[in-house]
Amino acid sequence: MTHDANKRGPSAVLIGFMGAGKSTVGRVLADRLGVDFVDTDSVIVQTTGRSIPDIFTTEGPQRFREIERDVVLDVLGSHRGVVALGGGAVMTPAVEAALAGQRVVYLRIDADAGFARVADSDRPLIAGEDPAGRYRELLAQRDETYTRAGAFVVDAAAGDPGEVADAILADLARALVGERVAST
Ligand SMILES: Nc1ncnc2c1ncn2[C@@H]1O[C@H](COP(=O)(O)OP(=O)(O)OP(=O)(O)O)[C@@H](O)[C@H]1O
Ligand SMILES: O=C(O)C1=C[C@@H](O)[C@@H](O)[C@H](O)C1
Ligand SMILES: [Mg+2]
Repeated sequence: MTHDANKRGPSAVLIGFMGAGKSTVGRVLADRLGVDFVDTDSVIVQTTGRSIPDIFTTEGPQRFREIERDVVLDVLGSHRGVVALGGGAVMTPAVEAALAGQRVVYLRIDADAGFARVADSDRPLIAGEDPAGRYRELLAQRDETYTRAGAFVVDAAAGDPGEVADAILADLARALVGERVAST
């Protein structure tokens, strides 16, 4: 999906799988751009007053996706800074549709590197048996959607979070130059 230079929306929206670094890199990117940062997982926690694992356990994954959809659509419609989405948000069709034309950055990570980053964390979708296998399987299921939704694809393991943020900035700058050339 390419982005539409005339469409209003966030400066950048980061998507990708758990551990890609959307939350970590997004904050750095926002600092460098001098804009606010919003992480939709954090908004869900703030607005519900509950942790994400708690919502998954007590309400189930489907209800989590509904809450997530409403939060994401609200943030995309109102926030002009950098947005980090939860790893599964794009799998909701209404979210993918809302991302059309936005500056969407797919932070791509491979299964070994990504799992190593989240193995000791509290991610409900990889809780239980064979978390590494589950991680690999889910990533394989989602890669096509992430790729389709992303106007830019950036290697999430290209360096430390600052270096990944710089790679995103370089892509955004190149696109900006391309837009200016196209409009002259
Ligand atoms: N470029 C990087 N190099 C090394 N470690 C990183 C990098 N980016 C993120 N990390 C680390 O990986 C872990 C996961 O990062 P983060 O929480 O930002 O991922 P996420 O994409 O937001 O995941 P989720 O979809 O679960 O919200 C954190 O411990 C973070 O410090
Ligand atoms: O990849 C996913 O489906 C998820 C990623 C996290 O950001 C959280 O939104 C939650 O743990 C689900
Ligand atoms: Mg995150």
